[in-house]
Amino acid sequence: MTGAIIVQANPLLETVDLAVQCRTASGKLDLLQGIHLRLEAGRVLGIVGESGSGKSLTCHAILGLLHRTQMQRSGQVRLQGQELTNYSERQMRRVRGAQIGTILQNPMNAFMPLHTIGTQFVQTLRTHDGTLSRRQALRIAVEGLDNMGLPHPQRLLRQYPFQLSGGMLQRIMIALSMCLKPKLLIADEPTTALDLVSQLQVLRALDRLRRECGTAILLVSHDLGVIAQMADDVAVMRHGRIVEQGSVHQLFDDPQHEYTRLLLDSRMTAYHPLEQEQEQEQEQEQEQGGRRDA
Ligand SMILES: Nc1ncnc2c1ncn2[C@@H]1O[C@H](COP(=O)(O)OP(=O)(O)OP(=O)(O)O)[C@@H](O)[C@H]1O
Repeated sequence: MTGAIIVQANPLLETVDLAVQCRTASGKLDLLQGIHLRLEAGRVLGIVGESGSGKSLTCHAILGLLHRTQMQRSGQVRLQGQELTNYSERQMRRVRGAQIGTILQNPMNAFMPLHTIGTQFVQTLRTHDGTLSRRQALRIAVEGLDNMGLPHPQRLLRQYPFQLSGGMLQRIMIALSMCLKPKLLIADEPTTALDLVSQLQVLRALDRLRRECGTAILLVSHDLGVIAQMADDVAVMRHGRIVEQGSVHQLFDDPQHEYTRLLLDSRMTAYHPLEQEQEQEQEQEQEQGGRRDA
């Protein structure tokens, strides 16, 4: 037996030489170039990089959600071997509903403010499966929220988005995804706007979605702690390109690219306001103690 590398013929998601150009008054501007990504079912691919490096744009290019007149996409995006770049907007809408789920940074944007959570949950379930009655969809919604460990599902379904916290809305979105069982979930900074406890709950929920439904997750985060905890593989982006890609262990233990090393170092020396505040308080106490002793 030789040490041959087995590469699956059709990964769940594959982008080949994906690129995005922006049309400006002075010509075309490259925003994304040469994006090659592979993601298998049930795995998590993290995308990290500084602000403006092209993480969100990569997600939008995959989802076919770029501004039509301003942006031009080239390259390939394949979902289970289907070439999505050939799809019409109507076909893409169906793919986004049934096969690709999305969770974005601000969950408030994912819900319509004037409808209750229940109305929106039921509507989405029924759009997905036209045979469901309202009553059946409601039962699935209650089970979905309960299954996600969300308290008082019946009451939650009667509430409006503004009555719930960001963490709660994010977990409701994931509960909905669990009912829809998308093949791929694109989660763009899903925990950024949340407090630490909600962050943990959301990450646990995503992990369950991956384990129990086999959903592959493309996880964008600027938080390397989140990526280390969740991802199997990582792509590091800078200036619209992938500078390094590999398994999470390889990337964290033995980064090859200077920029990846810089990102990891900046994490070690990151500014933590809370810690800084505590240090200042301790210093003040020590100073005061010193003066009293003198
Ligand atoms: N609609 C647009 N028109 C012109 N340029 C855009 C547009 N959207 C994004 N860009 C540019 O594309 C680049 C990548 O942006 P993108 O939002 O993907 O970055 P990001 O890595 O997700 O950053 P952040 O972490 O801050 O969200 C940036 O230089 C941004 O200014």
